Amino acid sequence: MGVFEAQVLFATITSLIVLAVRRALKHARPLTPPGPGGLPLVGNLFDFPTSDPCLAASKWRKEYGDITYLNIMGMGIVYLHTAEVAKELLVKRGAVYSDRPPLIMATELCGYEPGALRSYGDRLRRQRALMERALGMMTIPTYHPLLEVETGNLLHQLVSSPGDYCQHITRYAGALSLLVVYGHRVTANDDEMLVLAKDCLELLCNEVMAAPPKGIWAVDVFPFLKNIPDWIPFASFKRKAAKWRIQISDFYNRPFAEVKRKMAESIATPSFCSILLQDEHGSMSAQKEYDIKWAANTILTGSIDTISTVIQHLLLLMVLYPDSFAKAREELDIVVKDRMPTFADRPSLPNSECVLSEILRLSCPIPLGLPHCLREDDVYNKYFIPKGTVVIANILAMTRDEELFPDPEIFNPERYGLTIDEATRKARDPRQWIFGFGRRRCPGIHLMESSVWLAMVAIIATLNVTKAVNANGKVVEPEVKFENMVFRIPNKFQCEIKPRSEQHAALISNTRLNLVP
Ligand code: HEM
Repeated sequence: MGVFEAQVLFATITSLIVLAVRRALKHARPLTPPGPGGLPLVGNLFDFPTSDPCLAASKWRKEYGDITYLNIMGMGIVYLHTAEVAKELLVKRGAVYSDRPPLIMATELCGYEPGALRSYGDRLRRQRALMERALGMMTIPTYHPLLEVETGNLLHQLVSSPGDYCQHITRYAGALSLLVVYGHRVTANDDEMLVLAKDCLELLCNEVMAAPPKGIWAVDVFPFLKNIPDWIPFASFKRKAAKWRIQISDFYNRPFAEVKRKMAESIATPSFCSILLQDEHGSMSAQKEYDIKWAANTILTGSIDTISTVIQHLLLLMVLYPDSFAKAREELDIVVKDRMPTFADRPSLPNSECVLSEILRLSCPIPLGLPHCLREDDVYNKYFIPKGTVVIANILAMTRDEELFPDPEIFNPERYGLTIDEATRKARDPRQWIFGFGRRRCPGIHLMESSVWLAMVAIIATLNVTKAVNANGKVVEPEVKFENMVFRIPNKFQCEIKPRSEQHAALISNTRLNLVP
């Protein structure tokens, strides 16, 4: 038999086997939710795009309805595209749907073990209780003075070097959490702890835990692979993990060690870590220290890119929709006149609430949430969802629901305006989706509400953010791109940032001088 005939025979036999196995599986397996049919063995591996995971999710929603099932090499992945299904499964059936998938690459191989990646159990409950102490609604007012200082710094920096606005915003978000969590004061954009956190977050979001398929490592699907020797050619993931482990260890150990050193020298600024460490009066158990260290790192990780995403969207939307900010600005001019807005002004600024809600909706900082995982088999409607299935809430789709939000991609704060009835306004509140669902819902909501609100009203009150004009006097349209695989943070776009007037410029520099401790 010639080579060609042998190949044809081989291909025919293989196809027959595949068909037979598929048919057998189809009859043997209970009905899973609808989704694209995959290839043998690899399943839907090639259905996932390598960039913009939200695009694929939105296509599946159109094709398969409220819920989509895919599998990668046998591991089930379910997308929930509507708030109704997400509430039914993630909230009402929270006892089954609140685990995280076991990310062996991230946790065991790279040594990254924050609360946000933990299964739902005692350790997570302990860490969430600690976070509640730092982030609960009653604690947030103690951070108001700090938020005012950092907002003053942010305005000053935006005016001093507007071209570096992305760095200034990252610094603002990072400085807040480094001070709240570790008592570490950031005084420059290249602050050592800030750079450490920023670089590590980039590594985690775009490599170690990127959205599928990039962030699903073979070892996550076939855990026995963690034991193969590092040197064999196929084990490049182990060599990468060994390198990343060092950077990740610095990320959670260094700021914590710094607090302990400062406490030993009695020079620590009060912070989440120092207060909890002090509570133990020197008799700290290893478990308690572990919990504090990881709860601290989880807060830092959770806050930087989310807060940055919202503030970068604010600038983008000011550029694209200047008229939609007019009402909020007029109201600010009347209420705060020639000073900076403060938290005491908030009840008198209803139009700024409409703007904030619409920015939160459009920015949708974590568009596919964080993955949940099923602890037991479950049945939803007629569909079987096996234990261990990864569940992804398509939050972006919920914030773009055309029935609730006509022209959903348009920025329109009037959706929440004073003429809208209370029930509709409530139904449209993006906070019910963008922070996730059930027992894993984001614990940082109150810090976000205060920090983003203050930064937003201070920016609207004092700055003009407009389209850039090039050397030929031509207006440059901002190029809007999203490349981060977890956060919907816009890539840097061109814009002009200037104080609204000489008086506003003076207000910004005076505020900063008065506030800097
Ligand atoms: C606009 C800002 C923010 C948004 C949109 C946001 C969104 C989310 C989402 C979608 C989740 C996943 C929830 C789930 O699994 O169902 C989450 C988890 C989390 N967020 Fe946020 N977040 C924001 C700000 C913050 C801030 C400021 C902090 C800390 C100060 C924070 C800390 C956390 C933590 C610790 C978790 C993990 C909770 C767990 O796994 O149990 N977030 N967040």
